Amino acid sequence: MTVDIKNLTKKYKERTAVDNLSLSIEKGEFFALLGQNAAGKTTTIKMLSCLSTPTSGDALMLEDSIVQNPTAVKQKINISPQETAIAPNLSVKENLVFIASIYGSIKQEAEQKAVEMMKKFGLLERAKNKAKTLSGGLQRRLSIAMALISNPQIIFLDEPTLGLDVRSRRDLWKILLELKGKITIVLTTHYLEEVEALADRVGIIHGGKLHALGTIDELKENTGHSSLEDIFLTLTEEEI
Ligand SMILES: Nc1ncnc2c1ncn2[C@@H]1O[C@H](COP(=O)(O)OP(=O)(O)OP(=O)(O)O)[C@@H](O)[C@H]1O
Repeated sequence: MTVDIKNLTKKYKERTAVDNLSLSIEKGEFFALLGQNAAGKTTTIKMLSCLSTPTSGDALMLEDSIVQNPTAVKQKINISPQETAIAPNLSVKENLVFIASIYGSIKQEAEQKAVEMMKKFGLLERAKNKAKTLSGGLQRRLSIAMALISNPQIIFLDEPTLGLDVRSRRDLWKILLELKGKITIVLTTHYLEEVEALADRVGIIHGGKLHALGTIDELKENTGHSSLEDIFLTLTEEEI
């Protein structure tokens, strides 16, 4: 098991953002955590990537606990957060070199890795441009490239296509599909079509609680609904 989440809970005063979440993710799986605004997706991802401490519960990342051994966990994972992680006044290449250096690469190696990433992510032409001059789609690509440059075994992508236009979203999907199977990916989204296009398995989260877990086919079978949209709407229905 690559990710093993056990009764993970986060409370902010009286509000429970994540409520007793338990689920496991296999090596190389592309897992989507699907939920509407305020469902608890970002809070979950922040705990799993050791940016926030759980109120209770735990998660093992390749056997290391996020509570007991966050330093070991941080060496195996990386995150492309919702709020942009890039330095706006550094160039595309400088951003990548900076992160590679933080993760221990010497200058020449960091430069080499940066070029490799820029090639992979179609950013080579923009190498010298300040990151703040890139479009939203390219900034998000850079953020993902920065998360991958440390060679993590697990990557967390928090709403990677939020606010992107249709073409930028499709371009990013292509990149993510190329990563599929090579690394364990945990992505959060509220876009149903994103889950259908990318994910091996999905967890539907609502009010901090996991409401369903499985492949889209399994969810259809279990709920008797023929579309993910119907499944989602039924499982996240509020009492009026
Ligand atoms: N630092 C915080 N202090 C207090 N409440 C918080 C904090 N962070 C999140 N919350 C609350 O926890 C709940 C879950 O928020 P979270 O950001 O995890 O949701 P989300 O599913 O990522 O939503 P979105 O799609 O809008 O990003 C929300 O009710 C939110 O207001």
